Amino acid sequence: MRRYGESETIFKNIDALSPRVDTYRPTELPERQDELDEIYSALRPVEMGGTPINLLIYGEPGQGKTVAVDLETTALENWANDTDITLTVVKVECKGLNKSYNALTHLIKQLREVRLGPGEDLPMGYQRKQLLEMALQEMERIGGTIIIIMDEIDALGNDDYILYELPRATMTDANLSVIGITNDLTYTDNLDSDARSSLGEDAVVFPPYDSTDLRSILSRRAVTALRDTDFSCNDCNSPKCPHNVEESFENLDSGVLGSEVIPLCAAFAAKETGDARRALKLIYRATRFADERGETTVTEAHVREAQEYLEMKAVATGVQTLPVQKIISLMTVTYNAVSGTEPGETAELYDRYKEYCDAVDAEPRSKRRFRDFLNDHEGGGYIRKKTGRGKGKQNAYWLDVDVELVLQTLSKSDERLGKIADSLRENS
Ligand SMILES: Nc1ncnc2c1ncn2[C@@H]1O[C@H](COP(=O)(O)OP(=O)(O)OP(=O)(O)O)[C@@H](O)[C@H]1O
Repeated sequence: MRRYGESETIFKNIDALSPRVDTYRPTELPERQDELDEIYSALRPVEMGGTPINLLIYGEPGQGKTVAVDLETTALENWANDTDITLTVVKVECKGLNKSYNALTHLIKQLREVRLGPGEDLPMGYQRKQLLEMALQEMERIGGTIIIIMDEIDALGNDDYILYELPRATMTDANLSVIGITNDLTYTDNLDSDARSSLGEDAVVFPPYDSTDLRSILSRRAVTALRDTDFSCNDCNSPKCPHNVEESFENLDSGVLGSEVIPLCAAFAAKETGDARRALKLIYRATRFADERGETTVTEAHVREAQEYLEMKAVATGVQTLPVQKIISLMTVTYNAVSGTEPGETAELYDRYKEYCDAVDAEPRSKRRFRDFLNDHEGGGYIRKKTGRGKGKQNAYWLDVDVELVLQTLSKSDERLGKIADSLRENS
Protein backbone atom coordinates (compact mmCIF):
# COMPACT_ATOMS: atom_id res chain seq x y z
CA MET A 1 0.00 0.00 0.00
CA ARG A 2 1.34 3.44 -0.90
CA ARG A 3 1.87 6.07 1.77
CA TYR A 4 2.92 9.72 1.51
CA GLY A 5 6.57 10.33 2.28
CA GLU A 6 7.68 6.73 1.95
CA SER A 7 8.49 6.39 -1.74
CA GLU A 8 11.85 6.86 -3.39
CA THR A 9 11.88 9.49 -6.08
CA ILE A 10 13.90 10.51 -9.12
CA PHE A 11 12.99 14.18 -8.56
CA LYS A 12 14.98 16.68 -6.54
CA ASN A 13 12.81 19.68 -7.56
CA ILE A 14 9.70 18.46 -9.38
CA ASP A 15 8.38 21.99 -10.01
CA ALA A 16 11.28 22.73 -12.38
CA LEU A 17 9.66 20.47 -14.98
CA SER A 18 6.19 21.98 -14.58
CA PRO A 19 4.89 23.74 -17.72
CA ARG A 20 2.97 26.27 -15.61
CA VAL A 21 4.50 29.74 -15.43
CA ASP A 22 3.11 30.29 -11.93
CA THR A 23 4.68 27.06 -10.60
CA TYR A 24 8.19 27.55 -11.94
CA ARG A 25 9.85 30.54 -13.53
CA PRO A 26 13.21 29.98 -15.23
CA THR A 27 15.86 32.49 -14.20
CA GLU A 28 17.57 32.57 -17.58
CA LEU A 29 16.49 32.21 -21.20
CA PRO A 30 19.67 31.89 -23.28
CA GLU A 31 17.65 30.96 -26.38
CA ARG A 32 15.95 34.37 -26.10
CA GLN A 33 18.96 36.61 -25.49
CA ASP A 34 18.24 38.80 -28.55
CA GLU A 35 14.59 39.25 -27.61
CA LEU A 36 15.48 39.97 -23.95
CA ASP A 37 17.95 42.62 -25.17
CA GLU A 38 15.21 44.23 -27.25
CA ILE A 39 12.84 44.33 -24.28
CA TYR A 40 15.65 45.75 -22.13
CA SER A 41 16.25 48.46 -24.70
CA ALA A 42 12.55 49.46 -24.60
CA LEU A 43 12.49 49.57 -20.77
CA ARG A 44 15.87 51.27 -20.36
CA PRO A 45 14.58 54.90 -20.47
CA VAL A 46 13.32 54.28 -16.90
CA GLU A 47 16.98 54.21 -15.77
CA MET A 48 17.33 57.76 -17.05
CA GLY A 49 14.10 59.00 -15.46
CA GLY A 50 12.29 58.75 -18.82
CA THR A 51 9.27 56.89 -20.17
CA PRO A 52 9.70 53.30 -21.35
CA ILE A 53 8.83 52.64 -24.96
CA ASN A 54 5.49 51.02 -25.82
CA LEU A 55 6.14 47.52 -26.99
CA LEU A 56 4.33 44.93 -29.04
CA ILE A 57 5.50 41.36 -28.61
CA TYR A 58 4.38 38.55 -30.82
CA GLY A 59 5.14 34.92 -31.48
CA GLU A 60 3.43 31.51 -31.53
CA PRO A 61 2.24 29.94 -28.23
CA GLY A 62 4.86 28.58 -25.82
CA GLN A 63 7.75 30.69 -27.13
CA GLY A 64 8.70 32.26 -23.79
CA LYS A 65 7.06 35.65 -24.44
CA THR A 66 5.36 35.86 -21.04
CA VAL A 67 8.36 34.61 -19.12
CA ALA A 68 10.75 36.94 -20.99
CA VAL A 69 8.63 40.03 -20.23
CA ASP A 70 8.31 38.86 -16.65
CA LEU A 71 12.09 38.43 -16.25
CA GLU A 72 12.88 41.87 -17.67
CA THR A 73 10.17 43.77 -15.78
CA THR A 74 11.12 42.00 -12.53
CA ALA A 75 14.79 42.92 -13.05
CA LEU A 76 13.70 46.52 -13.60
CA GLU A 77 11.49 46.45 -10.50
CA ASN A 78 14.36 45.08 -8.40
CA TRP A 79 16.60 47.87 -9.63
CA ALA A 80 13.87 50.49 -9.00
CA ASN A 81 13.38 49.19 -5.43
CA ASP A 82 17.04 49.89 -4.73
CA THR A 83 16.83 53.44 -6.06
CA ASP A 84 14.47 56.41 -5.77
CA ILE A 85 12.45 55.48 -8.84
CA THR A 86 8.73 54.80 -8.33
CA LEU A 87 7.85 51.97 -10.68
CA THR A 88 4.61 49.99 -10.86
CA VAL A 89 4.07 46.99 -13.13
CA VAL A 90 0.49 45.80 -13.65
CA LYS A 91 -0.58 42.84 -15.75
CA VAL A 92 -3.96 42.39 -17.44
CA GLU A 93 -4.72 38.90 -18.81
CA CYS A 94 -7.03 39.67 -21.74
CA LYS A 95 -8.02 36.06 -22.40
CA GLY A 96 -11.72 35.69 -21.66
CA LEU A 97 -12.25 39.47 -21.38
CA ASN A 98 -13.27 39.83 -25.06
CA LYS A 99 -13.74 43.60 -25.03
CA SER A 100 -11.80 46.75 -24.19
CA TYR A 101 -14.55 47.53 -21.68
CA ASN A 102 -13.78 44.45 -19.59
CA ALA A 103 -10.03 44.96 -19.91
CA LEU A 104 -10.49 48.48 -18.52
CA THR A 105 -12.52 47.29 -15.51
CA HIS A 106 -9.81 44.70 -14.70
CA LEU A 107 -7.09 47.31 -15.11
CA ILE A 108 -8.85 49.73 -12.74
CA LYS A 109 -9.32 47.00 -10.13
CA GLN A 110 -5.64 46.18 -10.25
CA LEU A 111 -4.50 49.79 -10.13
CA ARG A 112 -6.70 50.37 -7.08
CA GLU A 113 -5.22 47.30 -5.44
CA VAL A 114 -1.73 48.75 -5.93
CA ARG A 115 -2.78 51.69 -3.74
CA LEU A 116 -5.31 50.12 -1.42
CA GLY A 117 -4.37 46.45 -1.17
CA PRO A 118 -6.24 43.35 -2.37
CA GLY A 119 -10.03 42.98 -2.36
CA GLU A 120 -11.19 45.79 -4.71
CA ASP A 121 -14.29 45.08 -6.84
CA LEU A 122 -14.57 45.49 -10.59
CA PRO A 123 -16.17 48.88 -11.31
CA MET A 124 -19.68 48.49 -12.75
CA GLY A 125 -22.20 50.68 -14.55
CA TYR A 126 -19.79 53.12 -16.23
CA GLN A 127 -19.32 53.97 -19.87
CA ARG A 128 -16.13 53.03 -21.62
CA LYS A 129 -14.82 56.59 -21.79
CA GLN A 130 -15.49 57.09 -18.09
CA LEU A 131 -13.58 53.90 -17.33
CA LEU A 132 -10.61 55.16 -19.32
CA GLU A 133 -10.66 58.41 -17.35
CA MET A 134 -10.90 56.48 -14.07
CA ALA A 135 -7.90 54.34 -15.07
CA LEU A 136 -5.84 57.44 -15.88
CA GLN A 137 -6.84 59.07 -12.57
CA GLU A 138 -5.75 55.95 -10.70
CA MET A 139 -2.40 56.10 -12.47
CA GLU A 140 -1.96 59.78 -11.61
CA ARG A 141 -2.58 58.87 -7.97
CA ILE A 142 0.04 56.12 -8.06
CA GLY A 143 2.50 58.36 -9.92
CA GLY A 144 6.00 57.57 -11.19
CA THR A 145 6.49 55.14 -14.04
CA ILE A 146 3.73 52.65 -14.77
CA ILE A 147 4.12 49.68 -17.09
CA ILE A 148 0.93 47.89 -18.11
CA ILE A 149 1.46 44.42 -19.55
CA MET A 150 -1.52 43.26 -21.58
CA ASP A 151 -1.17 39.53 -22.31
CA GLU A 152 -3.08 37.84 -25.16
CA ILE A 153 -4.40 41.14 -26.57
CA ASP A 154 -5.84 39.26 -29.58
CA ALA A 155 -8.61 38.08 -27.21
CA LEU A 156 -10.00 41.64 -27.50
CA GLY A 157 -10.81 40.94 -31.17
CA ASN A 158 -11.58 44.00 -33.23
CA ASP A 159 -12.27 46.14 -30.19
CA ASP A 160 -8.93 47.98 -29.97
CA TYR A 161 -10.18 51.02 -28.01
CA ILE A 162 -7.93 50.37 -25.01
CA LEU A 163 -4.92 49.65 -27.25
CA TYR A 164 -5.53 52.89 -29.10
CA GLU A 165 -6.17 55.12 -26.09
CA LEU A 166 -3.76 53.90 -23.40
CA PRO A 167 -0.45 54.15 -25.25
CA ARG A 168 -1.17 57.74 -26.27
CA ALA A 169 -2.53 58.94 -22.91
CA THR A 170 -0.65 61.84 -21.36
CA MET A 171 -0.60 62.42 -17.63
CA THR A 172 0.94 65.02 -15.36
CA ASP A 173 2.22 62.84 -12.53
CA ALA A 174 2.80 59.49 -14.22
CA ASN A 175 4.74 58.08 -17.17
CA LEU A 176 2.90 55.23 -18.84
CA SER A 177 4.08 52.48 -21.12
CA VAL A 178 2.08 49.55 -22.49
CA ILE A 179 3.48 46.14 -23.42
CA GLY A 180 1.04 44.16 -25.58
CA ILE A 181 1.64 40.43 -26.05
CA THR A 182 -0.06 38.30 -28.67
CA ASN A 183 0.34 34.91 -30.30
CA ASP A 184 -1.66 35.96 -33.33
CA LEU A 185 1.01 37.01 -35.81
CA THR A 186 -1.50 38.77 -38.05
CA TYR A 187 -3.17 40.63 -35.19
CA THR A 188 -1.56 43.98 -35.86
CA ASP A 189 -2.41 43.93 -39.58
CA ASN A 190 -5.97 44.90 -38.80
CA LEU A 191 -5.43 47.09 -35.79
CA ASP A 192 -6.36 50.69 -36.36
CA SER A 193 -3.18 52.17 -37.91
CA ASP A 194 -2.83 54.76 -35.12
CA ALA A 195 -3.16 52.05 -32.47
CA ARG A 196 -0.59 49.97 -34.32
CA SER A 197 1.94 52.75 -34.52
CA SER A 198 1.59 53.93 -30.91
CA LEU A 199 1.44 50.47 -29.31
CA GLY A 200 4.00 48.97 -31.63
CA GLU A 201 6.48 51.83 -31.14
CA ASP A 202 8.96 48.96 -30.80
CA ALA A 203 8.03 45.41 -31.82
CA VAL A 204 9.73 42.18 -30.79
CA VAL A 205 9.07 38.96 -32.67
CA PHE A 206 9.73 35.62 -30.96
CA PRO A 207 10.54 33.17 -33.77
CA PRO A 208 9.57 29.52 -33.08
CA TYR A 209 12.05 27.40 -31.15
CA ASP A 210 13.71 24.69 -33.21
CA SER A 211 14.39 21.25 -31.85
CA THR A 212 17.97 22.18 -30.75
CA ASP A 213 16.52 25.05 -28.66
CA LEU A 214 13.91 22.75 -27.18
CA ARG A 215 16.57 20.15 -26.30
CA SER A 216 18.62 22.78 -24.44
CA ILE A 217 15.54 24.10 -22.63
CA LEU A 218 14.51 20.61 -21.50
CA SER A 219 18.11 19.74 -20.53
CA ARG A 220 18.45 22.78 -18.25
CA ARG A 221 15.09 22.14 -16.63
CA ALA A 222 15.96 18.44 -16.17
CA VAL A 223 19.23 19.33 -14.43
CA THR A 224 17.31 21.41 -11.88
CA ALA A 225 14.47 18.90 -11.54
CA LEU A 226 16.08 15.45 -11.48
CA ARG A 227 18.57 13.59 -9.35
CA ASP A 228 21.76 12.26 -10.87
CA THR A 229 21.47 14.67 -13.79
CA ASP A 230 23.99 17.41 -14.64
CA PHE A 231 26.00 18.97 -17.44
CA SER A 232 29.44 17.47 -17.76
CA CYS A 233 32.45 18.26 -19.83
CA ASN A 234 33.03 15.94 -22.75
CA ASP A 235 36.67 17.03 -23.04
CA CYS A 236 37.88 16.05 -19.59
CA ASN A 237 36.57 14.00 -16.71
CA SER A 238 38.00 16.20 -14.02
CA PRO A 239 35.51 17.16 -11.28
CA LYS A 240 37.23 20.60 -11.31
CA CYS A 241 36.78 21.00 -15.04
CA PRO A 242 38.50 24.19 -16.24
CA HIS A 243 36.26 24.47 -19.30
CA ASN A 244 33.12 26.52 -19.37
CA VAL A 245 30.64 23.71 -20.02
CA GLU A 246 27.87 24.75 -22.36
CA GLU A 247 24.42 23.87 -20.98
CA SER A 248 23.39 21.93 -24.04
CA PHE A 249 21.82 18.53 -24.59
CA GLU A 250 25.17 17.22 -25.90
CA ASN A 251 26.73 17.88 -22.48
CA LEU A 252 23.88 16.40 -20.48
CA ASP A 253 24.80 13.47 -18.31
CA SER A 254 21.83 11.78 -16.67
CA GLY A 255 21.47 8.52 -14.81
CA VAL A 256 17.69 9.01 -14.89
CA LEU A 257 16.77 10.03 -18.44
CA GLY A 258 17.22 7.59 -21.30
CA SER A 259 19.22 9.21 -24.10
CA GLU A 260 16.19 9.29 -26.40
CA VAL A 261 13.78 11.01 -23.96
CA ILE A 262 14.68 14.67 -24.53
CA PRO A 263 15.12 14.35 -28.33
CA LEU A 264 11.71 12.69 -28.60
CA CYS A 265 9.91 15.30 -26.45
CA ALA A 266 11.62 18.04 -28.48
CA ALA A 267 10.71 16.36 -31.77
CA PHE A 268 7.02 15.98 -30.82
CA ALA A 269 6.86 19.65 -29.79
CA ALA A 270 8.91 20.95 -32.74
CA LYS A 271 6.59 19.23 -35.22
CA GLU A 272 4.06 22.03 -34.97
CA THR A 273 5.33 25.35 -33.71
CA GLY A 274 8.27 24.55 -31.45
CA ASP A 275 6.11 25.07 -28.38
CA ALA A 276 8.24 24.85 -25.18
CA ARG A 277 5.10 24.42 -23.06
CA ARG A 278 4.15 21.33 -25.02
CA ALA A 279 7.67 19.89 -24.70
CA LEU A 280 7.60 20.48 -20.94
CA LYS A 281 4.16 18.90 -20.57
CA LEU A 282 5.49 15.77 -22.25
CA ILE A 283 8.67 15.36 -20.22
CA TYR A 284 6.83 16.25 -16.99
CA ARG A 285 4.16 13.60 -17.61
CA ALA A 286 6.70 10.98 -18.78
CA THR A 287 8.94 11.41 -15.72
CA ARG A 288 5.91 11.33 -13.41
CA PHE A 289 4.75 8.07 -15.00
CA ALA A 290 8.16 6.49 -14.33
CA ASP A 291 8.47 7.91 -10.82
CA GLU A 292 4.98 6.93 -9.68
CA ARG A 293 5.69 3.33 -10.70
CA GLY A 294 8.93 3.27 -8.72
CA GLU A 295 11.04 3.05 -11.89
CA THR A 296 14.42 4.71 -11.80
CA THR A 297 14.83 5.48 -15.50
CA VAL A 298 12.60 7.36 -17.92
CA THR A 299 12.46 5.82 -21.38
CA GLU A 300 11.13 6.50 -24.86
CA ALA A 301 8.12 4.31 -24.00
CA HIS A 302 7.18 6.68 -21.15
CA VAL A 303 7.31 9.64 -23.56
CA ARG A 304 5.09 7.90 -26.11
CA GLU A 305 2.68 6.93 -23.36
CA ALA A 306 2.68 10.55 -22.12
CA GLN A 307 1.96 11.84 -25.62
CA GLU A 308 -1.07 9.57 -25.98
CA TYR A 309 -2.23 10.23 -22.45
CA LEU A 310 -2.12 14.02 -22.80
CA GLU A 311 -4.08 13.98 -26.04
CA MET A 312 -6.62 11.52 -24.76
CA LYS A 313 -7.07 13.31 -21.47
CA ALA A 314 -7.54 16.70 -23.12
CA VAL A 315 -10.14 15.39 -25.49
CA ALA A 316 -11.96 12.83 -23.39
CA THR A 317 -12.38 14.76 -20.17
CA GLY A 318 -13.35 17.93 -21.96
CA VAL A 319 -15.65 16.59 -24.64
CA GLN A 320 -17.56 14.20 -22.40
CA THR A 321 -18.73 17.03 -20.22
CA LEU A 322 -19.75 19.41 -23.02
CA PRO A 323 -23.41 20.35 -23.39
CA VAL A 324 -25.17 19.08 -26.55
CA GLN A 325 -24.97 22.36 -28.46
CA LYS A 326 -21.23 22.51 -28.00
CA ILE A 327 -20.78 18.88 -29.04
CA ILE A 328 -22.67 19.61 -32.25
CA SER A 329 -20.50 22.64 -32.94
CA LEU A 330 -17.37 20.55 -32.38
CA MET A 331 -18.69 17.98 -34.84
CA THR A 332 -18.77 20.57 -37.59
CA VAL A 333 -15.01 21.15 -37.30
CA THR A 334 -14.43 17.40 -36.95
CA TYR A 335 -16.21 16.89 -40.29
CA ASN A 336 -13.59 19.04 -42.03
CA ALA A 337 -10.78 17.07 -40.38
CA VAL A 338 -12.31 13.78 -41.59
CA SER A 339 -12.95 15.02 -45.11
CA GLY A 340 -9.54 16.72 -45.43
CA THR A 341 -11.11 20.15 -45.99
CA GLU A 342 -9.59 22.05 -43.06
CA PRO A 343 -9.75 24.84 -42.11
CA GLY A 344 -13.49 25.46 -42.21
CA GLU A 345 -14.84 29.00 -42.36
CA THR A 346 -17.60 30.17 -40.02
CA ALA A 347 -20.43 30.32 -42.60
CA GLU A 348 -19.77 26.83 -43.93
CA LEU A 349 -19.48 25.41 -40.40
CA TYR A 350 -22.70 27.14 -39.36
CA ASP A 351 -24.64 25.57 -42.26
CA ARG A 352 -23.42 22.14 -41.19
CA TYR A 353 -24.28 22.93 -37.58
CA LYS A 354 -27.90 23.61 -38.58
CA GLU A 355 -28.04 20.30 -40.48
CA TYR A 356 -26.74 18.40 -37.46
CA CYS A 357 -29.17 20.22 -35.14
CA ASP A 358 -31.96 19.16 -37.47
CA ALA A 359 -30.79 15.54 -37.40
CA VAL A 360 -30.86 15.39 -33.59
CA ASP A 361 -33.94 17.60 -33.04
CA ALA A 362 -31.99 20.35 -31.34
CA GLU A 363 -32.93 24.01 -31.68
CA PRO A 364 -30.14 25.77 -33.66
CA ARG A 365 -28.75 28.84 -31.93
CA SER A 366 -27.87 32.11 -33.71
CA LYS A 367 -24.71 32.35 -35.77
CA ARG A 368 -23.25 34.65 -33.14
CA ARG A 369 -23.86 32.09 -30.40
CA PHE A 370 -22.40 29.39 -32.65
CA ARG A 371 -19.25 31.50 -33.00
CA ASP A 372 -19.08 31.71 -29.19
CA PHE A 373 -19.18 27.89 -29.05
CA LEU A 374 -16.26 27.70 -31.47
CA ASN A 375 -14.31 30.26 -29.47
CA ASP A 376 -14.92 28.23 -26.32
CA HIS A 377 -13.53 25.15 -28.09
CA GLU A 378 -10.48 27.17 -28.98
CA GLY A 379 -10.10 28.15 -25.31
CA GLY A 380 -10.45 24.46 -24.39
CA GLY A 381 -7.61 23.57 -26.79
CA TYR A 382 -9.72 21.35 -29.09
CA ILE A 383 -9.59 23.59 -32.10
CA ARG A 384 -7.49 26.43 -33.42
CA LYS A 385 -8.64 29.62 -35.03
CA LYS A 386 -7.29 32.02 -37.57
CA THR A 387 -9.08 35.32 -37.14
CA GLY A 388 -10.38 36.79 -40.38
CA ARG A 389 -9.90 40.53 -40.19
CA GLY A 390 -11.05 43.17 -42.61
CA LYS A 391 -14.23 43.38 -44.60
CA GLY A 392 -15.84 40.09 -45.58
CA LYS A 393 -13.05 37.99 -44.03
CA GLN A 394 -14.30 35.07 -41.97
CA ASN A 395 -12.64 33.21 -39.11
CA ALA A 396 -11.32 29.78 -40.03
CA TYR A 397 -11.12 26.84 -37.63
CA TRP A 398 -9.41 23.48 -37.56
CA LEU A 399 -9.16 20.58 -35.14
CA ASP A 400 -6.13 20.71 -32.84
CA VAL A 401 -6.43 17.21 -31.37
CA ASP A 402 -6.35 13.72 -32.80
CA VAL A 403 -9.44 13.24 -34.96
CA GLU A 404 -9.81 9.54 -34.08
CA LEU A 405 -9.86 10.38 -30.38
CA VAL A 406 -12.56 12.99 -30.91
CA LEU A 407 -14.66 10.55 -32.90
CA GLN A 408 -14.25 7.81 -30.29
CA THR A 409 -15.35 10.18 -27.55
CA LEU A 410 -18.22 11.62 -29.59
CA SER A 411 -19.45 8.09 -30.39
CA LYS A 412 -20.02 7.54 -26.71
CA SER A 413 -22.14 10.69 -26.34
CA ASP A 414 -25.94 10.76 -26.72
CA GLU A 415 -27.31 8.08 -29.09
CA ARG A 416 -28.26 10.31 -32.01
CA LEU A 417 -25.06 12.33 -31.80
CA GLY A 418 -23.18 9.06 -31.53
CA LYS A 419 -24.70 7.97 -34.84
CA ILE A 420 -23.38 11.08 -36.60
CA ALA A 421 -19.96 10.45 -35.06
CA ASP A 422 -20.06 6.82 -36.22
CA SER A 423 -20.91 7.82 -39.77
CA LEU A 424 -18.04 10.34 -39.74
CA ARG A 425 -15.81 7.58 -38.45
CA GLU A 426 -16.74 5.28 -41.28
CA ASN A 427 -15.62 7.99 -43.70
CA SER A 428 -12.36 8.75 -41.92
N1 LIG B 1 13.98 29.54 -23.13
C1 LIG B 1 13.28 28.91 -22.17
N2 LIG B 1 13.91 28.28 -21.16
C2 LIG B 1 13.21 27.62 -20.19
N3 LIG B 1 11.86 27.55 -20.16
C3 LIG B 1 11.17 28.17 -21.14
C4 LIG B 1 11.83 28.88 -22.19
N4 LIG B 1 10.89 29.37 -23.04
C5 LIG B 1 9.69 29.01 -22.55
N5 LIG B 1 9.86 28.30 -21.40
C6 LIG B 1 8.77 27.70 -20.60
O1 LIG B 1 7.75 27.32 -21.49
C7 LIG B 1 6.45 27.61 -20.94
C8 LIG B 1 5.70 28.58 -21.86
O2 LIG B 1 6.35 29.85 -21.84
P1 LIG B 1 5.52 31.23 -21.93
O3 LIG B 1 4.23 31.10 -21.17
O4 LIG B 1 6.42 32.33 -21.56
O5 LIG B 1 5.21 31.23 -23.50
P2 LIG B 1 4.34 32.28 -24.33
O6 LIG B 1 5.09 32.55 -25.57
O7 LIG B 1 3.98 33.46 -23.48
O8 LIG B 1 3.05 31.40 -24.65
P3 LIG B 1 1.51 31.86 -24.90
O9 LIG B 1 1.52 32.78 -26.07
O10 LIG B 1 0.82 30.57 -25.17
O11 LIG B 1 1.06 32.51 -23.62
C9 LIG B 1 6.71 28.17 -19.55
O12 LIG B 1 6.66 27.11 -18.61
C10 LIG B 1 8.15 28.70 -19.63
O13 LIG B 1 8.78 28.66 -18.36
